[in-house]
Amino acid sequence: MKILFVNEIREADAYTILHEPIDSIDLMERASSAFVSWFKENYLVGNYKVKIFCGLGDNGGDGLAIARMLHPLGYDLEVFVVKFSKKISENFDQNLYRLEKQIPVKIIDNESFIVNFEKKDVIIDALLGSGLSRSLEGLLKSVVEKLNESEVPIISVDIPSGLFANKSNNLSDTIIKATHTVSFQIPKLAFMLPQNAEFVGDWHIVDIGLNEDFIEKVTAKFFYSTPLEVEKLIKPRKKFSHKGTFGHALLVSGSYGMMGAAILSARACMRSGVGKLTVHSIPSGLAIMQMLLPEAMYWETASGESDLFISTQYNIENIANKFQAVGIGPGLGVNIKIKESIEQLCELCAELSIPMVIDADALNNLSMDENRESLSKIPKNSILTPHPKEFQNLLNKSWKDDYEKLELLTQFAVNQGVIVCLKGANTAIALPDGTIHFNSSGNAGMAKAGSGDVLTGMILALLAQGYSPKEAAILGVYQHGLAGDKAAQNRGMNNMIASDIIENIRF
Ligand SMILES: NC(=O)C1=CN([C@@H]2O[C@H](COP(=O)(O)OP(=O)(O)OC[C@H]3O[C@@H](n4cnc5c(N)ncnc54)[C@H](OP(=O)(O)O)[C@@H]3O)[C@@H](O)[C@H]2O)[C@@H](O)CC1
Ligand SMILES: Nc1ncnc2c1ncn2[C@@H]1O[C@H](COP(=O)(O)OP(=O)(O)O)[C@@H](O)[C@H]1O
Ligand SMILES: [K+]
Repeated sequence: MKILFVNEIREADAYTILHEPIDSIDLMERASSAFVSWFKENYLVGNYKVKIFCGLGDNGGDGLAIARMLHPLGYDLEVFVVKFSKKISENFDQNLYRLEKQIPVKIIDNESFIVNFEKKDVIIDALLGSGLSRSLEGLLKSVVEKLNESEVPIISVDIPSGLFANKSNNLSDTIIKATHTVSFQIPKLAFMLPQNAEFVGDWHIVDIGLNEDFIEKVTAKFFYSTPLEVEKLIKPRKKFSHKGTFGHALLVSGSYGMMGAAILSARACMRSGVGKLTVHSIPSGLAIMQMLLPEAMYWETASGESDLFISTQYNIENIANKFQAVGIGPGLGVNIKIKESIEQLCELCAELSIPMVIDADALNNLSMDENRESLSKIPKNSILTPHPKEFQNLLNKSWKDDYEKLELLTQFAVNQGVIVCLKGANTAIALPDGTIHFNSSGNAGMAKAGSGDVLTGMILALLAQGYSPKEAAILGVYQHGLAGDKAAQNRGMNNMIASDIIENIRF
């Protein structure tokens, strides 16, 4: 699903009105009705007193139309219009006229207004939408402050009032802190970013029938991977297939005291459809791996230092025509000799065009040099799976806000010619073509040691099966989050562990 910028959403709006038998006021009617359908399911009539706060633009118009639709359903309603300007939109004006025939509207036109909130209240925020042009001040600011202090749930129409849809707010800005945001058809970039979580709350998309041809034609930079889109990527297992059909993966992982990472990664790999898996790790890991995961084969490192992961065994004979994909990183440790092993494997994979997924300590090793020269060893189209700290290490710098982080992420993926999965809630997958795909699955129960190791194994399995790096990244990240969601359902977010994610992998 495309994430469009405000000007593009406005164009989609205009295009729909021009090319379909629908007026602007009726499109607003559709949007409001879609909001009402969501609202009546989630805030049952009779249980709540609804206070709707409307601005003077089309977002305010939505608020008035929503009020008109909720009233006949039996909701206990109070409608406030905040007169912060002389300018009103036509749709607002028309909806005010329609509503006032039905119920009275209260005007807030100065900062000394008083609204008393009760426990049963729910606020609908229709003050400002995507037309926000500057930070809130004066009357609007003080209304938003009062709503935020009310301690009752706030449901924002389209976007929390005061939040910019596709650029950063100032830290001092006053913005509605919504419990839920019900947005029209197209998710906003702001919803994907950690810095806005406290304002957006849980967000939901409702369809309002904007013209699909128009949306199809827009060249988007940002995407939100919906379950339907991602599930289409899954390749069915053919009846006459055999283990060779599904590839042989090489996982380079683990060291003394960190064999757990290798086991999590290896088990996740085997649970994600791969034909065969070989784990390359230290000699003392052999017994552990063979006991805990008998399905995997084991290839010992042969350096004198048996506790450190140091391998000098990479050569064409060992790798070519044997492995279809290589995963490297979980639990390797950081050390100059480990780095050399990693570089050697990277160079060989580049030469042999074997796809790679590179994670954790492999990334930390490759970030070791002051000038980051090791990064040039990473084969083109590799998948890198850093968490934010590892990404900072790769860049050797930080960012001032999440928008700058996205810019740096795009630049890195384009300049290095790699795929970067920047992990976290809504993992951002940056492709070498300059696009970013946000993931839609996963939960905070996954914020625990070992979750990332599981992801590496899953992506490795997909690469070995012949999924393209783009497909492997998008599908792997999504299925990992989905397994995490099922684990959270079964065990609870506090109680689940990374192994529970593996037990719930199913696709
Ligand atoms: N296609 C769709 O998705 C559909 C969208 N629809 C709805 O339309 C909404 C967008 O409507 P909108 O363009 O009228 O914008 P909205 O935010 O209501 O008001 C803008 C006004 O506020 C003013 N203003 C701005 N910032 C200000 C500030 N800080 N302080 C004071 N004033 C400020 C601004 O003034 P100006 O910047 O010109 O000075 C302008 O007058 C959208 O979010 C959705 O709810 C649906 O109805 C139908 C389909
Ligand atoms: N709040 C969250 N919501 C959704 N997913 C999360 C959240 N926190 C972490 N995750 C996921 O869990 C994984 C954690 O990976 P990582 O930080 O590398 O852990 P580790 O290295 O300990 O295995 C990532 O895939 C990340 O997207
Ligand atoms: K709003």
